[in-house]
Amino acid sequence: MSKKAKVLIVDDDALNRIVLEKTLSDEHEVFLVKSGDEALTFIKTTQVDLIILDIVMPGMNGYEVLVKLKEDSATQMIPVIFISANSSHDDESKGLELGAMDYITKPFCSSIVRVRVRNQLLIKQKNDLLEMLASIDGLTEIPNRRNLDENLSREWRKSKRNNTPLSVLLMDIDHFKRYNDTYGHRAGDDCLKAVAQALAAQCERGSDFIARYGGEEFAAVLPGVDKAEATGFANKLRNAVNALNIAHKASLNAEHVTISIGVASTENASIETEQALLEEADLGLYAAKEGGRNQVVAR
Ligand SMILES: Nc1nc2c(ncn2[C@@H]2O[C@H](COP(=O)(O)OP(=O)(O)OP(=O)(O)O)[C@@H](O)[C@H]2O)c(=O)[nH]1
Repeated sequence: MSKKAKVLIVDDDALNRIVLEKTLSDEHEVFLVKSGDEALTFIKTTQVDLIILDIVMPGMNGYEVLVKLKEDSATQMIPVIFISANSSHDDESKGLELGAMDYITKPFCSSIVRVRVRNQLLIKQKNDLLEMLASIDGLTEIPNRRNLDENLSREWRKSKRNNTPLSVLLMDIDHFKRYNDTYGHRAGDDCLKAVAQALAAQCERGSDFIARYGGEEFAAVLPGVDKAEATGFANKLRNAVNALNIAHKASLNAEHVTISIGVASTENASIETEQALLEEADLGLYAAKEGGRNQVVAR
């Protein structure tokens, strides 16, 4: 059975809240709050799939709440349905122009509310799926470069704001051209998949993030991790690939598939941008290749 969607109802009128809850709680998990402020606080800790928002409320009105939701990248994708006694075309068009997905006027018909909510949740589900597909690498099924860039930007800002360390790893399969040339491109694809899955399986902390960086390269973003710890983790990843023991008879440095890894950390004071962090990790990777491969070089 699929999980119930979470619907937040924001209305200062107790009776409306009760009727809406009764209308929707058979199909969805429903949460009730009385004001815009309460709604904004609530969604900081609970991820909701849809918000039903009254317009005229004491304190912040529904329009103001919607503007705040749209300003925040964490909440801007949550669909909002306005529900209001304001039934003029001007009110409705203002609500829709601000980004609401639908507008229901009070007094409302429960069966119509139910269907409109269901429709918006269906659209949200499809959008979530598209978003997920656009951020996963089709071959290896781990996050792709676009996802990595977004994650790194977010973690870079967080690291600057909170003054916490951030480390990045760049990894590359050694002599992979020779692997393809020896075993064929299809086997090369299988090797990439196995390496990607082995790397992803090492991420025990929820904040560690591993992505396919492109071709036979992978990258990791490690928030709150300093250079020494990142180097330890990089060696754990390197060992995990060694442990796969995928035969590579054409390799010039081992009899099985190996990876080289460059590590860079914000502890290095000369690194002033997220791009510089990646470039520094790339220099480490280059040094690891030069040093004989199947090794980690931290910068
Ligand atoms: N099978 C397969 N091969 C890929 C894919 N993406 C990139 N490659 C191959 O990866 C190889 C990378 O080769 P190079 O950049 O020369 O590096 P390398 O042979 O790994 O040598 P070093 O990095 O110096 O150890 C190329 O032959 C690419 O064709 C892919 O999705 N599937």
